[in-house]
Amino acid sequence: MQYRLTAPASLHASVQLPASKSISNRALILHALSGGATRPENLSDCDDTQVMIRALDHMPDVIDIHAAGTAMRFLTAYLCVTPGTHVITGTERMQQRPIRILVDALRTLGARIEYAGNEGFPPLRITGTRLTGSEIELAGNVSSQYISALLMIGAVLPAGLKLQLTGDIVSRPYINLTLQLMHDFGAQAGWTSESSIAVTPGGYRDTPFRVESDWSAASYWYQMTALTSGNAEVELPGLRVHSPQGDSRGAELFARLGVQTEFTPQGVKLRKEGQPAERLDEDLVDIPDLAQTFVVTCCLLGVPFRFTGLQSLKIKETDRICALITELRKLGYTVHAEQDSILWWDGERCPADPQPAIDTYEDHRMAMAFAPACLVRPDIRINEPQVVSKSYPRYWDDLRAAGFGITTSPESR
Ligand SMILES: O=C(O)C1=C[C@@H](OP(=O)(O)O)[C@@H](O)[C@H](O)C1
Ligand SMILES: C=C(OP(=O)(O)O)C(=O)O
Repeated sequence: MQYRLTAPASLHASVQLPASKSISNRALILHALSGGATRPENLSDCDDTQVMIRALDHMPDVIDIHAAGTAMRFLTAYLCVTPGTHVITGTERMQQRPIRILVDALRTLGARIEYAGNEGFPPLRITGTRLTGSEIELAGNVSSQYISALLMIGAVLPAGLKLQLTGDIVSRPYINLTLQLMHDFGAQAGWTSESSIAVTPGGYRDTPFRVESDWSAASYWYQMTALTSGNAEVELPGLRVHSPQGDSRGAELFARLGVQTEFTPQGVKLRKEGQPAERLDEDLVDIPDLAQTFVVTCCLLGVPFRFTGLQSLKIKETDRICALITELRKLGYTVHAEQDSILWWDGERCPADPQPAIDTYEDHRMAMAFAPACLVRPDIRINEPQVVSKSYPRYWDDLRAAGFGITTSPESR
């Protein structure tokens, strides 16, 4: 399928964003480990959370988590402490996303895990057992999801857990989000140094919990506000000012691109105000999911940039470094990569496709970050637009309600 997009002349919208998938998927694991009856409220309706709910509710012999990185990593640890034998698998891409660091760490604790396909990658065959280990060292520079997965089971291990992280830690706010939720569910855990974390044994308590709106999803509305040439005012109820979500930092970066955030009792209000900065140089290691939003926005605003800390982008839903460079070329922007962890643009242009059709590579964020480009460049097409359901199933409905024209083109390319 392919969508053809047209933009409204000005942007006035109030959008109920999806609930955070990162918080939903943590709350579901912690709820399951608490053994309680009070299910978390306002869980996301996105694919990544739905696969988690199905797995935990039914615990089939073969658990298919499709494309959900959090579900793969969090359930792998969860199954190690849960009675029974299960195979956990996912999409073809998921079977290329590395998991050895987590498997090695769990095996050190005493877990029974075998690779059911290729060494180092899902699918995995896991038999739950009593884990007696309590201290491990693991790399912190590949994916924070391995660390979050270990921390969450740490509180139900007989001796708790001590983690020593090596290398430069990526996605640290997601580790802090895990610690915050563990605390909300009654556990004690925290940093003991810049690179070590301790979890006290004692388990979780049954806790009423409500999931807040998703700051990563909010970034596309910031982007639309920044790119509108007319007036723009967007309300996003349900976002919290002091959010534990690291991606709330997007608000501060967008202020430098001419979008002001007003925090209200209901959520936030965005307004286009002031001029974008002359250039943007930023380390995005704490907010990798916003990389696509900022790279596309800066190109379309004509703001040169250098974004570092992108080393985790190659192992996400697609190789996001390659995907960004390839698709921005179709819009006439020549973006460069360095050392697989930096993207930079000095304003260089190339001939654009006359009717650019953006490929999405089974990556929701490629579709969501490129759609706002229609505000600057009419006649953008998005291939396989349904990918957005991974984190934001109503994305296109929300765009329609905000005045965007979305028609289905018969051709797929
Ligand atoms: O823990 C989480 O909820 C997430 C952690 C991040 O992954 P990495 O730690 O692999 O960078 C992020 O990209 C992902 O969308 C969600
Ligand atoms: C990287 C992402 O998800 P995950 O790693 O959980 O599949 C994302 O949502 O951008």
